[in-house]
Amino acid sequence: METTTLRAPDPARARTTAAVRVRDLRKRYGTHQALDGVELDVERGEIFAVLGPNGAGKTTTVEILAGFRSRDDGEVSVLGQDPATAGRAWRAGLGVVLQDARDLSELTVAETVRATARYYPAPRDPAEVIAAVGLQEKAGKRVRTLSGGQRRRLDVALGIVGRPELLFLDEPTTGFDPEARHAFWDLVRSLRDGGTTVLLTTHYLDEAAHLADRAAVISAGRVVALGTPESLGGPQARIPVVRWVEDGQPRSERSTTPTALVAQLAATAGPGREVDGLTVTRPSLEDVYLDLIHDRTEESR
Ligand SMILES: Nc1ncnc2c1ncn2[C@@H]1O[C@H](COP(=O)(O)OP(=O)(O)OP(=O)(O)O)[C@@H](O)[C@H]1O
Repeated sequence: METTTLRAPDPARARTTAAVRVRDLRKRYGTHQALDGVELDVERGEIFAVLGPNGAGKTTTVEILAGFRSRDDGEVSVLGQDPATAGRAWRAGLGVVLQDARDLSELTVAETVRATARYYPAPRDPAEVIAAVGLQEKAGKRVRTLSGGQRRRLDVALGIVGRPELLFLDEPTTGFDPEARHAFWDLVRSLRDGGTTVLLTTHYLDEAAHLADRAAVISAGRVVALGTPESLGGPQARIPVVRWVEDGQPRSERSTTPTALVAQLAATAGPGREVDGLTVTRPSLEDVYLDLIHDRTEESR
């Protein structure tokens, strides 16, 4: 997949306000409170990841922001307008890649991208977009013959061909092999470097860690953590954990001075003897995330 920077959206449209502003967003499906007061801001020009377990409310949030779903309550501003009432010009500034698979089309990849480009006032060159998502070899092939991962890349091509100021990607790399995922990350970075704001949902913690400037963790319809991937959960969450086995029992201790603790354990074990089962780990984003989700689940019990 090529990683050349795609040209920026029309700079005349760039404003200094946040690209997305959400306050106390609520949505209920029957008796189920899917969104229970979501708050977030996405700054222009950043890649913002929304993380959360199945059913947390990520897709509902994205669909409300993209104007595809109504909300019950709360304030939402996307590119300065309310998605519930914004018109066609507003929509032309958005690129939306949702989870639903598209129809298995008899059109070719190139025909599909060209047809979509015609809906937009200032589209990107379809051939350039096809190359950017790594589908040049497939340009003349019918869409129904593509693999799942290739079809997902076509979805992304259709999402960016209109030169959006703001791109929504709902679980964009599900079904990608590792190489395609890395190439896709390069593509998203190049879009950001070209001035596009990107809001993506993902289940992949490494995707958020590699790609996102900032991330929010949503659990049970609320934002439970927000920040850069390195700072999520706060400094306490990143304190190293020393684990060892003592009298046959697993022991663990969080310590800001793990070297001193290990030295103490070594002294207790005696000269030349190993401390049983000794490991020192600095919690990864995944560990922090699982703690956040777990804490939240415990709270709601
Ligand atoms: N149209 C609907 N009717 C009823 N319930 C719905 C509807 N859409 C979503 N829900 C419920 O609302 C909750 C949030 O769903 P949503 O799809 O937003 O979660 P998600 O975080 O995107 O999950 P996933 O990671 O599985 O895609 C879930 O409990 C889901 O079952």
